[in-house]
Amino acid sequence: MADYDALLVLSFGGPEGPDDVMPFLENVVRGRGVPRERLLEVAEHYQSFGGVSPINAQNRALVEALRPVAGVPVYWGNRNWRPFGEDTVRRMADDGVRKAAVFATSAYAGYSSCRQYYEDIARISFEGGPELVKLRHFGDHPGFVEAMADHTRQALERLQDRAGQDDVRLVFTAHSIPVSMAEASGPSGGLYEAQLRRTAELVNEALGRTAPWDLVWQSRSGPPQVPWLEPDVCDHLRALDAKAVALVPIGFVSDHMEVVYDLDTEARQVAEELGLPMERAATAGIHPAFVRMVRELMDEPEPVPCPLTCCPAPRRRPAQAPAQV
Ligand SMILES: CC1=C(CCC(=O)O)c2cc3nc(cc4[nH]c(cc5[nH]c(cc1n2)c(C)c5CCC(=O)O)c(CCC(=O)O)c4C)C(CCC(=O)O)=C3C
Ligand SMILES: [Fe+2]
Repeated sequence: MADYDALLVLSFGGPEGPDDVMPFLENVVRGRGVPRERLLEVAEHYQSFGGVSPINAQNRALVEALRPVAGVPVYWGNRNWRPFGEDTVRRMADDGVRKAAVFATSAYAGYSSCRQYYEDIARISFEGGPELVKLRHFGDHPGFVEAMADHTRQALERLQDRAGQDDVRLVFTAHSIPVSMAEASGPSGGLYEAQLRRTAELVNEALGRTAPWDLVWQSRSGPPQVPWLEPDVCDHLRALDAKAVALVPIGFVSDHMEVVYDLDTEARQVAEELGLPMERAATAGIHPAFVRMVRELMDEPEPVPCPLTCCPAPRRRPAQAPAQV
């Protein structure tokens, strides 16, 4: 067991009011070649929620849920918005923290989901400050699987007046990423998708289901000429010949903007157009099994960091890609 004297929840961050939206988005996409039009479109998603992402309230709730089980003080910091990780780590140093476990709110391999959190840790660490130890990927952890299985069962119950259990297709979703990023994930490639498939299998097993299911993608970003993982969830719902669907967002740990907008607004609208009964399972959130999982990860032997060759950063693109001719 490692000798942590604190736990740091390291997350994405999100805006907390209309004026935060554009500066937040600029932090997210700095140097990543996301077209301006996409940014303005996503800004509208946030503005339709009063400029407030649900993610910060969810992280505050997770921190509160973790306090009684972590056994050490719990801190929270973000990559893209206040409280910024760098400020939190300075506060940890002032409090005398020497070695903290870092729980990144992202379960899988990949540049955005894993490597970028190592980069954050390197950026916010400083000489004489606390040592920061990133906990492992957890998509296959029984605590995460139990939380997702419970929430899927609840979605199936909400569907029961409209569809028999066996008529409901489970459609698992995760954030799309560029195909090149997916191929480069993990020490020997393809790990992002492989881990997601494994989690979907484990959730099916926990529910005792043997029916066919799908893994599809959502929230595509980037310039249109760059291939991202497909199919998109909305296209999939249109193509799928199902009597009813339960959407299961295993790619995320809380009901943040990608979930409440891209699934509960966009995908919901597609299902309504199709007359397709559909329910979305809640993400892990503060399910007790998920909260307990964090403590169990802290009690494991100190994890070996991912090799530096794993999940490399994508080639940086200019902020405004030159027009195609
Ligand atoms: C794999 C993955 C996760 C899951 C793992 C994890 O959780 O870490 C994730 C989570 C999240 N992504 C989020 C928000 C955004 N992601 C963007 C853009 C991008 N995401 C990417 C990937 C992922 N993203 C990628 C490859 C890009 C392209 C630009 C780049 O290479 O970085 C953009 C820019 C606008 C757009 O184009 O969408 C925004 C605003 C929020 C916060 C939501 C809230 O505020 O509630 C969360 C939790
Ligand atoms: Fe994202």
